[in-house]
Amino acid sequence: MALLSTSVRVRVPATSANLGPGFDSLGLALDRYDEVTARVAPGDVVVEVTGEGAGQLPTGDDHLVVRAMRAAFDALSEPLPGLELSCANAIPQARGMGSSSAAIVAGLLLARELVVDGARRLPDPAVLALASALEGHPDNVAPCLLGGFTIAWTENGEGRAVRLDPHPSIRPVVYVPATRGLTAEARAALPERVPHGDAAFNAGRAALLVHAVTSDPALLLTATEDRLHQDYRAPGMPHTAELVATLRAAGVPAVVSGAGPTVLAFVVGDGALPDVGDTWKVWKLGVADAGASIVAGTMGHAERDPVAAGRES
Ligand SMILES: Nc1ncnc2c1ncn2[C@@H]1O[C@H](COP(=O)(O)OP(=O)(O)OP(=O)(O)O)[C@@H](O)[C@H]1O
Ligand SMILES: N[C@@H](CCO)C(=O)O
Repeated sequence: MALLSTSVRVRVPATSANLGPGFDSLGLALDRYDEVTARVAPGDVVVEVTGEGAGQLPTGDDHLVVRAMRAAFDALSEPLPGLELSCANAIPQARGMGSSSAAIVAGLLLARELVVDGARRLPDPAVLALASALEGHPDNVAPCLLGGFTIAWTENGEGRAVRLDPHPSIRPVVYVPATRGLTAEARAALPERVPHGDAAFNAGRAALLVHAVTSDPALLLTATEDRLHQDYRAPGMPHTAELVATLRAAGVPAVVSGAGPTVLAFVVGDGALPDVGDTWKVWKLGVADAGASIVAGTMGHAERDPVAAGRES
């Protein structure tokens, strides 16, 4: 049994995946955060949730942060200790803002920090690969870990990613509905096969989107066009599809955020947004440059370096 820290706190950002044509690959970190504190304690695992999901999320072994912690302890060949977990959540669940990836990344980083054994410390690429495996795809966990704008892919079964800086004039805005939508259900709406022309269309738009996000935001409206997932999912989220169409008709680059039903719009500079009524919470968020970070621990490190920021994993 390795020596354990007694308490660690991690801060993990919301994320938006796909960004239109970059299905399962492109993602953006948003400056809205969950904060999770883990304390090693005798007895079972006990979870307290405040904020988003309070009274709804599980409070024991089946909580997603705990499941991720168990996966990391397994990877280190260590038993999961008794734990008190406090989750202060600001990321709404099942809305397309990367809540599950944030929970997974939080769990993996908490476990990594709790095990005080430098020789066996999980390296950053292993954390990304494990997080991608738990989530099923790497496009949300990558920006959650690395911050900024990420391109993620799977190679030999392992999630990999590179981080890029988005253009400073880009300001993400999310329109969050009251209704929830599970990623698993949205993925079930996708066809097994797509026309070759649509695949070629998306390849071009996704490549253009990397240029638009990093260097030329004027191209964002064209670069965010998609033919691989949004139309197939529209019948399951008609209000989302309608809002995306309304914003795009007004010249605002708008897409389904992740698997929805939240809508992500890109405002460039002082660009204005049309009034869309009061059924949506409208959050003007910055890009989270740094990604997940350890904000406190028993080792006395008050504010440590962001995890893996700026590196390839
Ligand atoms: N902070 C959390 N704590 C515990 N479980 C969570 C947390 N966030 C998400 N989950 C689990 O993940 C589920 C939502 O995951 P899902 O992938 O469907 O949505 P999302 O991650 O919010 O959206 P997207 O992947 O489209 O960005 C919740 O119903 C819950 O079971
Ligand atoms: N790429 C994923 C993101 C949501 O987890 C999807 O659209 O299903």
